[in-house]
Amino acid sequence: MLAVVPPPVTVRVPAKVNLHLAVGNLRADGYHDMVTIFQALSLHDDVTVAVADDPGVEVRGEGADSVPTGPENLAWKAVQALAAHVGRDPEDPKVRVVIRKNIPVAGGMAGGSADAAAALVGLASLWKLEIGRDELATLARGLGADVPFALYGGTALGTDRGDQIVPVLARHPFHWVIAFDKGGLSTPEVFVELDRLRADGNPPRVGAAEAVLEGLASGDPRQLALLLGNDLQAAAVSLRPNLRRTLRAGVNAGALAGMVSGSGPTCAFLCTDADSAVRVAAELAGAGVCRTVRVAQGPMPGARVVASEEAPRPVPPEVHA
Ligand SMILES: C[C@@](CO)(OP(=O)(O)O)[C@H](O)COP(=O)(O)OP(=O)(O)OC[C@H]1O[C@@H](n2ccc(N)nc2=O)[C@H](O)[C@@H]1O
Ligand SMILES: Nc1ncnc2c1ncn2[C@@H]1O[C@H](COP(=O)(O)OP(=O)(O)O)[C@@H](O)[C@H]1O
Repeated sequence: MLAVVPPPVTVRVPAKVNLHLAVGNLRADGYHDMVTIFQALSLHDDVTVAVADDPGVEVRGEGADSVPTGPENLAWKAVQALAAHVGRDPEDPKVRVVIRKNIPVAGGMAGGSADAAAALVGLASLWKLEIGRDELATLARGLGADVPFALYGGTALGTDRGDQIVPVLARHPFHWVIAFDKGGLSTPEVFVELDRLRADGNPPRVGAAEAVLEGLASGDPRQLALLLGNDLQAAAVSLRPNLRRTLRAGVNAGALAGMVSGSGPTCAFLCTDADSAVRVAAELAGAGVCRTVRVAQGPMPGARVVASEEAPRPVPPEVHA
């Protein structure tokens, strides 16, 4: 009898911005204590998993050239972790992963983590596993601090390494402009730079997360704009001084506030509404301070299987006259 091969599964997974990011002390495990508030945005990667005899990873789209396709790819690590967890052979999981990237690579928007979360959700569906989000989150935690949030999406508080996730009330959509920088920044290097700045002086520290939670609940972007903060910003700007110009240009273009997203170098600008975001994006793109500008809104759902009509279609071959 012929075995039935299940159809490929495509998962859409959002980028994140940290509305609040408080970094505590360096711990013995090499991580810093962290309190952060994540918001998932309408900037996403699509990850397709399929049963295949030629296992591996393919990456297309934004920054694809700088993403590893071997065992270091975070989505592949997720495949291996889930295979081991359910008693399949992690060295021969018979799965092919295709990642279509829109999230900037090494940009502080957790694109690699998003792909890992998407691979977990996609495989759970492909392999018809009885496995809940919380069990996937335990696996996700082993892959990286940002991976659990990408499973849940929405707006959430992250504590411990930023990987213990509790959903947060955010009643209204918020409108963002996202500025991609040229090239990425290494997350560990940004943390090392923050420790260096703290050893030498007193870089600014964000206030309490509670005020940001109230700002979110109010739904008023003007209130929230006053409360955004990121302890890693000083370190990212120290490594990439040009970000100062980008941050200034976004506010001059009419954004309510601008900040470095996570470890950077992407900058995120909160705007009054959708129309204002489009105007700010156009003016920022004209200012020539960054590589690419996008508008986005949040909160968005976490990694979710998309129906085949929504899944990206194969790119038709180029036609030359
Ligand atoms: C900083 C944040 C903010 O959301 O993300 P990005 O802005 O880079 O996307 C995250 O904490 C990054 O999460 P993720 O990228 O998954 O980090 P991991 O792979 O687990 O860790 C990479 C390295 O970052 C440092 N790290 C990360 C998290 C944390 N709480 N303390 C740390 O010191 C450590 O040096 C660690 O070895
Ligand atoms: N699927 C993936 N997508 C992007 N980067 C990946 C992936 N897998 C591994 N990486 C590596 O992880 C590094 C951090 O990537 P990313 O998650 O995009 O950035 P950040 O941690 O700043 O949010 C990249 O430099 C890349 O080498």
